[in-house]
Amino acid sequence: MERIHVSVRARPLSPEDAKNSPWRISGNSIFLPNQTSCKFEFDRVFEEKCKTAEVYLARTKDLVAAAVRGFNGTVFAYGQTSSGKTHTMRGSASEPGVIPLAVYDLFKTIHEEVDREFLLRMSYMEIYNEEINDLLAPEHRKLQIHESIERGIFVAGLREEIVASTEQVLGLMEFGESHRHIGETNMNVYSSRSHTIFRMIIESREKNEDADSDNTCDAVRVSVLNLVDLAGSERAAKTGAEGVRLKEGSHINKSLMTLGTVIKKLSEGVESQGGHVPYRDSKLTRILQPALGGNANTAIICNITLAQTHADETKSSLQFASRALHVTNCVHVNEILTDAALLKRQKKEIEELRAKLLDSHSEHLEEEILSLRNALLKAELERERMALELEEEKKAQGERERRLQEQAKKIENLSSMVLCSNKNENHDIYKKEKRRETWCPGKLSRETTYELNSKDEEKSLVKPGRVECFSGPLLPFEELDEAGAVESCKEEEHNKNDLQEDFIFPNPLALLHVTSRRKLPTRKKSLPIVENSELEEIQAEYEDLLIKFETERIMSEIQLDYLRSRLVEADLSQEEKFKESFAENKTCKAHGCASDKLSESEAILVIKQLQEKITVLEMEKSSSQQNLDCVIELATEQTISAKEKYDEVPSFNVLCFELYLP
Ligand SMILES: Nc1ncnc2c1ncn2[C@@H]1O[C@H](COP(=O)(O)OP(=O)(O)OP(=O)(O)O)[C@@H](O)[C@H]1O
Repeated sequence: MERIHVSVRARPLSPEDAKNSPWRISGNSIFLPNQTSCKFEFDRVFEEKCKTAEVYLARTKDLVAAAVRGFNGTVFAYGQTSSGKTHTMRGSASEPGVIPLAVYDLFKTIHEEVDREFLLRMSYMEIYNEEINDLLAPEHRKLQIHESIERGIFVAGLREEIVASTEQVLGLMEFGESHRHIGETNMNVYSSRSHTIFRMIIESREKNEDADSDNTCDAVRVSVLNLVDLAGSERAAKTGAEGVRLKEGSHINKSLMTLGTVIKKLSEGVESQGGHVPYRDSKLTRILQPALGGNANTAIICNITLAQTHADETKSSLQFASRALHVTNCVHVNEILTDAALLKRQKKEIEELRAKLLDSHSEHLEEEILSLRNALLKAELERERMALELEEEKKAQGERERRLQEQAKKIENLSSMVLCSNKNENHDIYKKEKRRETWCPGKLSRETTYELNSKDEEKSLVKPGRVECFSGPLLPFEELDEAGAVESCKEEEHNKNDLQEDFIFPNPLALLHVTSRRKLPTRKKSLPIVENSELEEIQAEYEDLLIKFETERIMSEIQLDYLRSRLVEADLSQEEKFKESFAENKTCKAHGCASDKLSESEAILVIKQLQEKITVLEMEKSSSQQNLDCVIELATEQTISAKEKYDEVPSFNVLCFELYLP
């Protein structure tokens, strides 16, 4: 970004005007001493005595040099009429202006550029009453402005003379000046009535002695150097313009006002904010568009007069110049590529991009490797952390298992002590006299039942397995073997089925339930952890067992009573049937009933059959009695054992609780 360079040049004053001048110049600032707010700062301020060469050197010389290198450049003089614009830009024979100085410098610089070859063209045009006239071809009038991608903004039909020397240029310039509109006003005898644009088009390319060399570039740089002498703003009252001059002055003022608006907009940053800049409102601003906020180095020379009578116009010119200080341009080299140059350029760019790509790719790979290494390091750290945690967990688990084993062992020892004691006591209990008499509240007395059983035992051919099953010492229910329990259950089931052929028990499942208790797991042995809550559970379980045993005992007694009653009923029934049959036979014999064919031998046969039935019933009764006795005995034994164990539980609980105390 390049800011517009603004300098101020004050024209010489007459001694009388110098005395009355309200303006003061100090360094690069100019101000009105009696108005503190009216002070302007510029890049340069040239006082009356300064020569044009000094003005040229201040900035224009650099622009010319840049134009040779391919940068566009524009210098224009701005100011009210008779302020010295033409004097500054064109000059005179005794004091050449900026344009001849630039032309001279341009050719000088070109000749110094030994590595490049140049092609220079010049054009000269004026904007008169908003019409573009070609000063090098006076017949070319009212030219139009066009715009294209290749050429940008250009004036169609404008003659561009190829020039090769300063003299040639200056000669053409003289020719153009001869066709420029100049008029006499009250303020200037030779007043410019049009804006003139002197243009140098500079094309150059590298000198190419070896056409096949890849190191050479056929790119053509094209730059435009505009040196503009604007018409001066004027007030008709002062210039005394009438008729044509008044019309010229109107167009001049209108276009200068548009230029002022464009500069104002640009200085406010309207263009960068996407706002509208009215370049098209005048031919001048349209042609100078690249120089105003575009691709050009631009310098403004603001010509002023310090005379008291033109203080307002001077103030207005300084305000315009001050705004221009805030306008920036974007400058770059303009190059045109031929096909060959384009191919070479593209080849070169491809090589450069390939090199960059390789660099960036290698950088990318290095970054990727670095990130992967970091990720690997993180993963290893995480793995080590997890391994440590696992090791600690294993240790803790081992410690827990060890403690559990110790506690289980202690509990088992205590439990076995308790159970051994039960075993011994159970064994003693088995050896004691049977307590069935206390369990028989039914209709039959124990003696009666015992007598029946003892009689039946002698006659009975049926030997239920239950008798063999309970022939050994009765084990505590916790230690009963499951296989033995299953076998016993099967035998018991078999015997029960035999019994049930003729008898219907009130609740056969009650017996099975009693034997099923043997299937309970040995809780003490499998108990891994004994806690207070589990001790409470053991107590509750013992209580449940007591209740169940008590229930089963009551059920057994009920069944026993029921069977006894059935036996008695069966005995009575048999006796009655025998009596009835005997009576019937006797009656038949006494009445001599011819129809009755029963003989005495048949009666005996019936009696025998009945007796056999009685025998079978008695056997079955005996078997049932034995079975029930076994059940009762088992229930009794287990109830006693459970009670004893339950009595042992408090002390056992205390022992277990003490195991958990640290
Ligand atoms: N710095 C200067 N030194 C000597 N003479 C000057 C200087 N500036 C201007 N003049 C003289 O002042 C007169 C008017 O100058 P000039 O024509 O350049 O004004 P201008 O701004 O171009 O006016 P216009 O806008 O009407 O064309 C000329 O005679 C010129 O020689």
